[in-house]
Amino acid sequence: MESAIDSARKSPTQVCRKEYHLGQLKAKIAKLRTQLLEPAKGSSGAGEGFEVTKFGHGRVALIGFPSVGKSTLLTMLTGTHSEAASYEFTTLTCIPGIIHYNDTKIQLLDLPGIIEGASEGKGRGRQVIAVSKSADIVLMVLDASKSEGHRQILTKELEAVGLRLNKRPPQIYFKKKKTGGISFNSTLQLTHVDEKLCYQILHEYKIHNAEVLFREDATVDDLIDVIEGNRKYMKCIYVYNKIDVVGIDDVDRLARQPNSVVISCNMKLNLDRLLAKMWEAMGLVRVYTKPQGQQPDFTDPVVLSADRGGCTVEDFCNHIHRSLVKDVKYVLVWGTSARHYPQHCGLAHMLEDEDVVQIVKKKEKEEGGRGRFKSHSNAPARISDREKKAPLKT
Ligand SMILES: Nc1nc2c(ncn2[C@@H]2O[C@H](COP(=O)(O)OP(=O)(O)OP(=O)(O)O)[C@@H](O)[C@H]2O)c(=O)[nH]1
Ligand SMILES: [K+]
Ligand SMILES: [Mg+2]
Repeated sequence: MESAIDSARKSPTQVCRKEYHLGQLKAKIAKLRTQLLEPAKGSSGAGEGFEVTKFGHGRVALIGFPSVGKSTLLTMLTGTHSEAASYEFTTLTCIPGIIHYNDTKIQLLDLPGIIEGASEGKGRGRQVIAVSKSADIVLMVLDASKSEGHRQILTKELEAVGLRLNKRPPQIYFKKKKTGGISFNSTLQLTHVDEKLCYQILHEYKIHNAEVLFREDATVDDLIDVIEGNRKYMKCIYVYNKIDVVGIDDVDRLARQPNSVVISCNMKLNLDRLLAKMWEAMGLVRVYTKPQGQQPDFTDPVVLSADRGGCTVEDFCNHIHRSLVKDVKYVLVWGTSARHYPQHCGLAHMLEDEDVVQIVKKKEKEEGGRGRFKSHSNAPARISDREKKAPLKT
């Protein structure tokens, strides 16, 4: 039986001459951009007034044109005052604040407004974009009363410097080799790129030995992203502020767009919805530690994230103490990741938000008991009562 790869190769794509030329040009531009954006040796690329220490369980950056209400929003959500005024470029540096939400602390960064051409260094565009790249998600703040084109302009500016918003990496396997030439394959029929075009682009990058496998009908831009390898894929929420000054039809339309929230800082409208969306996008996983025989402390979770170090039991243990893992026999898990309560789990088990974990160390006895979390948590109290009267032998 012929494989998907073979059949895809037998029917070559019709890529016209113009596409070859354009593809090569795109690769040249991407290469130059990368060179341009390389920060000077020894600097983070952020620059004075922008070097803010990371704090809390996650970092969120506010990006937007001048005077859309970024500073007003920071002040509302964090209580940290950031100067707001009706003139543009009120904010000139990076101002951090902390959002307390769901027993976690999230660092919110207010930034200067950026304008078209920011990616080429206009205004403080470079610094703003460098700081944004250090965040876990971006809130793109937009003025609901202004042109909808603003969202596209900002997205283009961010794309020009390698930020990819609400996209996943292209499904292209790419590996440089020492010898063997270029092997080009695909698991499906391609309509944008063929072998010749791929060779040309790799040639532009002076890559002569590599394995390339297209797992989707990707474009030249996707291929360049994969070769460059320095793209940052981030979630972005589009925040339409100032809905107090637009009609209800506009509000309705904006609110229905994907990844969008409509708010009004002035009227304190829908800020809780924004926080909930932000929380969801961050994908933080709160895990509560349950000492044997005691209730977990539900105010002080260990906070894990798939993007920052992972969400397995092992990641959880490492969070508590680096040397803990080697002493762990297994753990007991209550919560949505458990099939039954409590479930005995190993280090590879994936934890979910609001799980409760009790660590059972080697040569340590777990607490007994069946049933649900509530009744189980009462068990140790009963045992210790009995122990008082007739101490257990073990
Ligand atoms: N009508 C209305 N005005 C708002 C709202 N939020 C903020 N503003 C006003 O918009 C203006 C700009 O607000 P800022 O918070 O300074 O905006 P910014 O995005 O931080 O501006 P820069 O720092 O200059 O980039 C101020 O006059 C605010 O009072 C809102 O929800 N509705
Ligand atoms: K302003
Ligand atoms: Mg501001």
